[in-house]
Amino acid sequence: MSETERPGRPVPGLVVRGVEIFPGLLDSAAQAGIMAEIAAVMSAAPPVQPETRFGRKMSVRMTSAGKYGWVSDRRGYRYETRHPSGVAWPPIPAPVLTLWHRVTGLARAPDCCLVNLYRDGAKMGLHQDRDEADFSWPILSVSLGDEARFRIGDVTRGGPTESLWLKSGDVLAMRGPARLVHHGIDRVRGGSSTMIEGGGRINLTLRVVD
Ligand SMILES: O=C(O)CCC(=O)C(=O)O
Ligand SMILES: [Fe+2]
Repeated sequence: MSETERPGRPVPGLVVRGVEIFPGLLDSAAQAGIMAEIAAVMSAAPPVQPETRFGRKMSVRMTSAGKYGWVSDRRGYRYETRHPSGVAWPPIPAPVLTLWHRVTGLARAPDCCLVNLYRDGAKMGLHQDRDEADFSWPILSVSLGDEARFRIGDVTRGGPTESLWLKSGDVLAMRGPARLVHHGIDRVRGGSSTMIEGGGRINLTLRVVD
């Protein structure tokens, strides 16, 4: 049986520039369950506002769960096995892993769950996720909390882009020919959800790093 025929695997509600979107895949109970686990991750490994190589603070706060976490500082960006404070990253919560296996149909687990916290006008410029060793593994993204305008471009720099609003409970997959599309968050609609204590948006991206 091919991967796409795997029973129980959800069918994308829409596909934008090759990116598979599953609107509302997580109901509010599932969102709350994942959010409680991510709150525990954030207290064990508090989100930090990373600096770029050029000394500019990113507006997003980040932490991770899993074997690897994605970090950025004056030495550049990369995956690390520890939080900048020196503590190991907490394990990826079980319901997040379950979601990965259900949507991707893969037996292999991700080894990084990057947690992005958007508050106070935070956004993320167009970029590719290309610090992983093997681009044949998908990236799965989960949106929680406030709505966000997600922009999707091309595999190459420049070129046309399209955008859509992601809501709490939406899931998307970048895989196959869309694994390396440029993407980013133009803006977050502050106060559009009460899912997150203290407000804002949380995005999880699940990655196979090595
Ligand atoms: O917040 C999002 O929806 C996207 C996050 C993202 O692209 C990333 O962490 O690489
Ligand atoms: Fe990304």
